Amino acid sequence: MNNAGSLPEIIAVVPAAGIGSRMQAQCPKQYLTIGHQTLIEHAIAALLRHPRISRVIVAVSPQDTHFTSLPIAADPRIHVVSGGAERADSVLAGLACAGDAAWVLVHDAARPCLHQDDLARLLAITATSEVGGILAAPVRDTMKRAEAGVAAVAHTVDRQNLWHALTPQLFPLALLKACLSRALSEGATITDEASALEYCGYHPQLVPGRADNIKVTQPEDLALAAFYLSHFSTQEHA
Ligand SMILES: Nc1ccn([C@@H]2O[C@H](COP(=O)(O)OP(=O)(O)OP(=O)(O)O)[C@@H](O)[C@H]2O)c(=O)n1
Ligand SMILES: C[C@](O)(CO)[C@H](O)COP(=O)(O)O
Repeated sequence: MNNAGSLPEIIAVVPAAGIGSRMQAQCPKQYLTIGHQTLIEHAIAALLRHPRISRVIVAVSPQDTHFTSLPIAADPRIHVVSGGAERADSVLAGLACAGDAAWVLVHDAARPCLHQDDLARLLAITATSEVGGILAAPVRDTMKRAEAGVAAVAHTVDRQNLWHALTPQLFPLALLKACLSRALSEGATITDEASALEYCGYHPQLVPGRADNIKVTQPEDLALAAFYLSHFSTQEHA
């Protein structure tokens, strides 16, 4: 199935140049496996399953020796670039190779559990939004704030209207490039693409997403992601 030209094609950027230090694994966490595929292969495959995603630009570490040996690396829709010191630098490196696409989607290599319904719901905002948006999940736990370096509760944070930012995040390519470049040049702390737009005064849309779209970050997350993937219906693995 292809996009049939009915809606603007979308370029995806997958930041995959991290070392996964919190995972404490023998290799960068994006190359840990669930079933017969690495986390990054699960993440990319979920993107390529959607007909509007025409290309995937993967930003890997300049020292990466894993990606090119993966079967998915042979897919002609995939292009590899060198990532940077921080996630935002890797994303910017990917954007530099996105050509003149109208829209760009950014998805963490460490999020293997992206559901097609969530992806479709996010992509639909290109018809109504000029700013873009992100998949996000409402906070469900009571949230506590601590003073720096003190393992004690300072106060409870109101969780009303509090969301977990997930990925994919979807923005007009020109807008994201401009906001990310400005934010980084002005020394802003940017941990996701939306925060670069917020820094420049924009308000990206929040698209409610599944809480099982987790980022594999700590050792216990791998088994949880494997459990979630084992419960995806067959069409998710087509
Ligand atoms: N310089 C970096 C740092 C991170 N990432 C990517 O950004 C995503 C989310 O980042 P995170 O979960 O923090 O991954 P790591 O930085 O690898 O993890 P850690 O902080 O535990 O080292 C991951 O796919 C990671 O590979 C990247 O492309 N370039
Ligand atoms: C982009 C992200 O996954 C949204 O929650 C998150 O900000 C990545 O943060 P990390 O520190 O790079 O894990």
